[in-house]
Amino acid sequence: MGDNILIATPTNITLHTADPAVIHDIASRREDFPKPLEYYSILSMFGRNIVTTEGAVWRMHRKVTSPSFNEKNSALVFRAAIDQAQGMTDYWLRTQGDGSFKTVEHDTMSLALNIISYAGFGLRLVWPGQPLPAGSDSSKIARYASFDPPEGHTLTFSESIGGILHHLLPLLLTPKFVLDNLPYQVFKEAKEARENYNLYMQEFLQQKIQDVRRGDRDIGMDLMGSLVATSYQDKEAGSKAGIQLDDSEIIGNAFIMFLAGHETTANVMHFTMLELANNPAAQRHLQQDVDTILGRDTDPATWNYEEKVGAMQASMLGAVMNETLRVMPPVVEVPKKTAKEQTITIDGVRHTLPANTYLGLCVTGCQRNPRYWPARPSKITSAPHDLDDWVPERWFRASISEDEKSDVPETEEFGGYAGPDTSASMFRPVRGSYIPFSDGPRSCLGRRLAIVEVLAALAVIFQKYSIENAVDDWASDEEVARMDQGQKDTLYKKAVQRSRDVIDSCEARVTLKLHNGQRVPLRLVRRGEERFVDKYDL
Ligand code: HEM
Repeated sequence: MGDNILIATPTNITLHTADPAVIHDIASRREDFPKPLEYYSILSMFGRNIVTTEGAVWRMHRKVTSPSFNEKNSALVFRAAIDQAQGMTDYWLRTQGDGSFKTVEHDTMSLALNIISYAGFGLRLVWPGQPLPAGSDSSKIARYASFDPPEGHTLTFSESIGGILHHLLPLLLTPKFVLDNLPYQVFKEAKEARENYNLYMQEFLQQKIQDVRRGDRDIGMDLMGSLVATSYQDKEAGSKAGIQLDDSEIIGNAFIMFLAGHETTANVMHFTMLELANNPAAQRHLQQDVDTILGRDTDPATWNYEEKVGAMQASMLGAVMNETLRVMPPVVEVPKKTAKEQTITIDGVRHTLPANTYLGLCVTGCQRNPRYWPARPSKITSAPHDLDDWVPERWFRASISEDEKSDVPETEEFGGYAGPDTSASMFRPVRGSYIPFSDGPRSCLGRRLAIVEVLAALAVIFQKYSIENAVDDWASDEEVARMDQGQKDTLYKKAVQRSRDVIDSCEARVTLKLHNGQRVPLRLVRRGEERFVDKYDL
């Protein structure tokens, strides 16, 4: 039907676009095409924030939060991701025994939550069985890292955030009075998560106000500290010109940073691991690159962010991350609207959009658009192109045109990381055709953190281990041990097909992920002890 689809109904008009030029134009004209804030009400649950505001209010939120998103803090995220990925692999080895684990989605969520909690808020969360790092602030650990709810709470901090994410839709769609009073289990859980999280955040805010008054700063980004400092110092100095967020806006921004910095990044790690298990050749290529760039026997604690991150991003580590963001972007459509009549140009022809037209920038559509992405016939299906398949090797193909490729994002004046999202030495997509982090001034503030986090976590996991699909549902370890290569290949193909079917069932509910208890069982094996991915190939 083409790259631009206009749906006109008696009540509204919506333009869905997978056209890179149109996407880039709309995303760049922030004031002409604001966000439809009514779509974002769920994200204001705890207070207005950087994601759910527009105009001058948004600028104020962006101004307070963006200074923390700098390269010094990216280095801190790199360290935290290494530490946490080691905690996660140790945890998998302990819990899987000789079998498999089915918790990769849950565990990548914990991994991402632990990283943003530490780098963003100074809260050091650990894996069951992982020792607390020396010098951790014990009072904070007790409240936020505890595996049992602390006094005054019925859920742990992780459970309360997890509960909110899990019940986002009931929390959005059900009026508070109904949700709080009807005896359904799902409502009870949603209410419990909301109340616990709110209480944690109120306590955290009060603690931060005291810290700021004493002049204490937390490690790294200290997002809550920065929000409190700008607001309270201004308030106390009686400044009228300064930035004044109220308490609910401070808590609202903290919520958004936990949410945005958590589920999106976790989904990318989750799907990347599933795809690496399905694509043994890519997994082996990735491990070779890790060996070359970081060394097979080095201690990840010694990896230096500034020295290594560029090469990591230009290697198969960067390619697998980019490819997951292309085929399985956590945010599948970025909504915008016209506040008043606007003109756009499609293939050289000008068109007028009336006021209140809704616009959907189709992330999946433009990222799989054969007009803008070089493609080869699919090896997996009978499709003439491989753009629906996860093929990380495409990031090593030549760019379409030097003139058209995307440049650095145009976000400098709004703070945050100003470099490109993909390595300059790789395939550079046409501007507007690769927008997992959106585009223009309202693009993702945390994209550099997300990229660094995924690169570091994958490097830690695949330096020492391989990930295979579990085959326990069809054959025992003894039976596999007796199989020849042909039988093993047939068995593994079955497991890959199951994984692909499960991945295909993913749905976008806030972010794109598996639902309804769907999961793919995996097995973590030490390198050299693989049963399938060392030989098997497509
Ligand atoms: C792979 C991971 C991530 C993806 C795919 C992603 C994607 C996006 C997208 C598509 C938007 C625009 C949303 C819209 O217009 O409705 C956005 C905005 C945002 N993201 Fe991310 N994000 C990721 C990670 C993060 C992280 C780690 C953080 C922070 C710790 C973060 C913080 C934000 C913020 C604050 C905004 C709002 C920016 C503004 O409106 O000024 N994101 N992100």
